[in-house]
Amino acid sequence: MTYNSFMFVGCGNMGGAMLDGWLAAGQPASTFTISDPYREDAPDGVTLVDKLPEKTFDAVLLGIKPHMLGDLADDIAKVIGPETVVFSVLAGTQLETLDEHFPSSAARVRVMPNLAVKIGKAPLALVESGLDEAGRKRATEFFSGIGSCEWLPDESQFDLVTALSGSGPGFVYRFIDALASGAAAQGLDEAQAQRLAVQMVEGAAALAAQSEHSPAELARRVASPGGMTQKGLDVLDENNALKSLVENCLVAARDRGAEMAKEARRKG
Ligand SMILES: NC(=O)C1=CN([C@@H]2O[C@H](COP(=O)(O)OP(=O)(O)OC[C@H]3O[C@@H](n4cnc5c(N)ncnc54)[C@H](OP(=O)(O)O)[C@@H]3O)[C@@H](O)[C@H]2O)C=CC1
Ligand SMILES: O=C(O)[C@@H]1CCC=N1
Repeated sequence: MTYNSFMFVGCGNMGGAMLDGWLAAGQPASTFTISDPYREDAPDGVTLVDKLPEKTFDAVLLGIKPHMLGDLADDIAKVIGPETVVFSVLAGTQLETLDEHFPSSAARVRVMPNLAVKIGKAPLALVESGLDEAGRKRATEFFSGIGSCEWLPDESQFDLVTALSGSGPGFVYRFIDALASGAAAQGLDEAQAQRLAVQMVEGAAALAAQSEHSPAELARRVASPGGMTQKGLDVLDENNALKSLVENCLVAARDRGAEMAKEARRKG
């Protein structure tokens, strides 16, 4: 079960990474059409259109910036028929807003990926309005080509999930950069510090993903009693510094989602 015709409306950083991921996973290029007026080319076999065609698609993925939806929705509705499933990666754009804009579609699905879809390694949070069990299975199969699907029972935690796994790479990249620049400030060659930091995080994350132990336990296992790691962890743990900084970071990102939803409703 798949979507034979899949339209991207907006194919920039996020949409482009998803497309690359599906192509790398073996999805036929002929499945995909892209509408993105600012894109000059498309991968071989993918159709690039300069305006939305007069036909409907099995699936339409909204990959534009959230603030554009209000202005573009009427035009986008042209490619949406009663069989079309609308997928949206728009941060802070609620199902209610999608329902209002695209009432004639078969179903609306919010998907929260991250840029690791390009290598098939993103967590994908999904929540739907209007999908039956078979529709859910079809979506799960299709999106499993670019990551691992986590359906949410409702939308209440979607902004928090967006902060954690959608914005998350941005936070992790900041931490990697801090490791590398900290080491460089202490005298290590800058490029070498960056290579070491990136490779260390890659290996540590891969190990955590395979391990039977929690990240907290893995940290404990790295720290030999009385050794170097513990001294470093003591700095991160003093007054719960890292945990509370990271929680504040997630809350700030999550709460921006609610503000964006309000802005989208005003524009509606
Ligand atoms: N970047 C990320 O890591 C993540 C992003 N998202 C979501 O993905 C969405 C896109 O973000 P991102 O890819 O980063 O942004 P980009 O700006 O890279 O992508 C949006 C694309 O839409 C294009 N566009 C502008 N006008 C139109 C139009 N009328 N019709 C079709 N396409 C148009 C833009 O062109 P131009 O740039 O020239 O305006 C651009 O290529 C957002 O809603 C965001 O919330 C979700 C999870 C993670
Ligand atoms: O920054 C944003 O709003 C989007 C959502 C998750 C990642 N990028």
